[in-house]
Amino acid sequence: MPLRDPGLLKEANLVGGQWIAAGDNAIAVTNPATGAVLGRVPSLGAAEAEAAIEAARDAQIGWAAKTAKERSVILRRWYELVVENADDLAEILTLEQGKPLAEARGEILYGASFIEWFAEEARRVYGDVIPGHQADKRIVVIKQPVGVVAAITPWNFPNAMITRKVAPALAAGCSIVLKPASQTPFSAIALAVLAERAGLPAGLFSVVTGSARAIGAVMTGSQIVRKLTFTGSTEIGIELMRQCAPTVKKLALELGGNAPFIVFDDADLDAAVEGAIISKFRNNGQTCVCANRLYVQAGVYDAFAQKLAEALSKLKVGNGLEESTVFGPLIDDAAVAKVEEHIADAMGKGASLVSGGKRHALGGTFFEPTVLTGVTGTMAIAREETFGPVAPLFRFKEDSEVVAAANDTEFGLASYFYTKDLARAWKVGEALEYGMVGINTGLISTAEAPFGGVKLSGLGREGSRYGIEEFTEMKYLCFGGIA
Ligand SMILES: NC(=O)c1ccc[n+]([C@@H]2O[C@H](COP(=O)([O-])OP(=O)(O)OC[C@H]3O[C@@H](n4cnc5c(N)ncnc54)[C@H](O)[C@@H]3O)[C@@H](O)[C@H]2O)c1
Ligand SMILES: O=C[C@H](O)CS(=O)(=O)O
Repeated sequence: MPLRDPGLLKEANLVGGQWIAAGDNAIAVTNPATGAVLGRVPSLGAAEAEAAIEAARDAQIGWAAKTAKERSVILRRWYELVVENADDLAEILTLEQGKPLAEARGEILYGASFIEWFAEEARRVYGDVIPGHQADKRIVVIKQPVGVVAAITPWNFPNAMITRKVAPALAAGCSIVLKPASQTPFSAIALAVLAERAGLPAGLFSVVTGSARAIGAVMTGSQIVRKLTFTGSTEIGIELMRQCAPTVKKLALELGGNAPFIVFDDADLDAAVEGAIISKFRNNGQTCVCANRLYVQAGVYDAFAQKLAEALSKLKVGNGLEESTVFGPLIDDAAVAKVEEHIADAMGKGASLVSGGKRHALGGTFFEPTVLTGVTGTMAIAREETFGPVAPLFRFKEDSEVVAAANDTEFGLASYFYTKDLARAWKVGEALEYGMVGINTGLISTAEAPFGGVKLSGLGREGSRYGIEEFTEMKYLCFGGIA
């Protein structure tokens, strides 16, 4: 359907306050549901990344000098514009990423909530006055913006993963240069269009599409960039961390996951099935906090497997623009190959197929939602992030056994469990080695809460009152001679 505001689908980058149109060697952006080319974005590189960083440095001085209220007012206007244009932004997102329109609109409002939240948090960056250590000394701690920030984001949430970084950076008085995923750049560019309309001063927020390696190398190697915030795979996160070491940047890494989803005998089974569908199959399983391993206690294992398969059989696979679609396409052929590899490996090692298991009749990158039983820890699906619509069910008997199994991974992002026992909820919640724990819910992501993980799932937190602290530096002032 035609956009209400066609100007939001812009085939250009915003670099240091100047729009650069896609040239001859532009990057084609395709619709994963149809393969059709939606448009083209510039294929930029080191020179433009450097220009954006220098413009960010210059613009940040004036921006940090504004009052927190002045920054807050512009962020609030940006939030209002994103909400006012949510339908267009959702359509652009579905066209380039594939998720159903309803989910895309949900992401737009979720992404907007970070702008709203940090428009408020901008005015609550507090310091300290500490009792002096000597009679003539006074100790004060102030918080100042980090300065120029570089951000690199993934394709699976092309709006919210950006606002979750850009909003707190701007709120804290920083400037930011963003390299979005080449698969989904239009959502990022549309956010820049609206930020400009909101009155954000030129140079504060640049979007640079093109060679990830070349742009990333400039971002990580630049002395001007004082923080890198990355959301993506653990493999790339480690590489970027390595590249940042020589300039000792602040780092935020939101990386891969391998979430356990535990159903105890005493769980409300219908609620657990509903939670499993949200947690496992949101964005067609292409979410860092998706349940990747489903552990079901022996007493309810068969009933849960049957209920889950029955519930999935009623949900539609299709083009995200079609009203009743619940599962869109996977992002690309490599994603389909990963899913097929995990299913084949599991079944080759003894797992059983309850439902799905193969490419959907629609062809392309559509895949049938799949349930496997008899899954064990020796299978690849237990150790690797599937990032697709496969629910592997593991059977367990004792609490201690499942906690040990759940923690037996190098990842530590999200985890979930269902029980009615309060003491068990406390004990298991404390024992799980993850940054986030959902208890009797499969959906935990919200601007109010600190999002992030431990171990190979990353560093730092996004959202919540902690999220803005990540974009500040602490300075200690010691006043002497106060006799
Ligand atoms: N923890 C979180 O909040 C979170 C959120 C979303 C996705 N993820 C993770 O991201 C992964 C899927 O996203 P993806 O496939 O886009 O990840 P990816 O790591 O392949 O790419 C992420 C971003 O990094 C860029 N990139 C790739 N190689 C680079 C390099 N050498 N230098 C600089 N930039 C480079 C890409 O262009 C993209 O913009 C999954 O592992 C998922 O778990 C984590
Ligand atoms: O892919 C993981 C993102 O963080 C999505 S969400 O924040 O869980 O919605």
